[in-house]
Amino acid sequence: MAPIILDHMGNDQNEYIKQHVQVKNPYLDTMEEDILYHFSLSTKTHNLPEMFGDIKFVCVGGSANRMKAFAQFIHQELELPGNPEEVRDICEGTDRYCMYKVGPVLSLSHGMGVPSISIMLHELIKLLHHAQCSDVVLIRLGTSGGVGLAPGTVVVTNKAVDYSFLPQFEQVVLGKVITRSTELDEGVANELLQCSAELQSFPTMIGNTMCTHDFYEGQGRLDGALCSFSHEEKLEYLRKAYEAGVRNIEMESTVFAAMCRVCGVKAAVVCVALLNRFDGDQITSPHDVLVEYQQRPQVLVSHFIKKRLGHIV
Ligand SMILES: O=P(O)(O)O[C@H]1O[C@H](CO)[C@@H](O)[C@H]1O
Ligand SMILES: O=c1cc[nH]c(=O)[nH]1
Repeated sequence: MAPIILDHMGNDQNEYIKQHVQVKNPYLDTMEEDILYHFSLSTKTHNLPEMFGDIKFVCVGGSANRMKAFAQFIHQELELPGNPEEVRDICEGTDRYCMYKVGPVLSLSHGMGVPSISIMLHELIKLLHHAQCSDVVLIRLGTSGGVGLAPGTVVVTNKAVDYSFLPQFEQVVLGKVITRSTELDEGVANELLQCSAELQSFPTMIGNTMCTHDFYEGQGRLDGALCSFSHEEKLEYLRKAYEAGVRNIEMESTVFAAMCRVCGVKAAVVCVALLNRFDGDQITSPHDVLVEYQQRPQVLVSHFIKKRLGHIV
């Protein structure tokens, strides 16, 4: 939570220290129009402050259907007027990403992997900046492979780490590697853990999340089209990851954490583990079980949003 700052009259000044979304690009100010190409939105054709200025929570996840379902779910949870079934895809002019606005909540898909979420985040952060949004919390709701966890466990990320278990994201810019820190907001992570304690619906823990650039060999799977290592080597890598505090593996958290951090946006990653990678590689749970697992991060984040909005005390 933000510290309480009092002025010389003893009044709470928090109202005046809003945290705006910062873009870190001096060229943006010089542009007459900014076309958010993959959203099919633009600063000239859309009134972004009017459309998005009241956004306080942005929830993102890989799948378009999941993020539509989350928009409908949060519509019901916040008891907003209108039919949740009729939420409209703001990005319907493109099929790259989908985007739904439900009161102060924006729900967006980002596709799979670092390049896909990174493009989405550039345009999302610019959108939030152009819309003059403040005090926004950005949360990734995802699925993952558990490392030493029972399937269905929800992991709130402590540190997003790379393949060598370091909390960093490497980006190649003009042929050189730039390294950015991937620290997430500790306060938001603790609030989310507190929400799970209140819900008491499914196991939740805080742990490190390893982000890879591939689902198969990159995550040490033996079931891809290619496999260049042994079963024992796979287990040794997973054991090392576990010792480094890694509790789940997915494919977006490092760039997500790095970009949010640079732009002054508080961020969290909440992913359910679909399987325990020490037990296998294939995702064998029945469809209805997987659907329920995917809802767990949504239930947790909905509780968080309702608490922040004062719907739950
Ligand atoms: O469940 P989502 O959000 O798609 O995320 C996870 O699932 C995908 C792989 O199946 C990767 O994108 C990984 O990060
Ligand atoms: O094992 C898994 C499951 C979901 N997503 C991943 O990236 N890995």
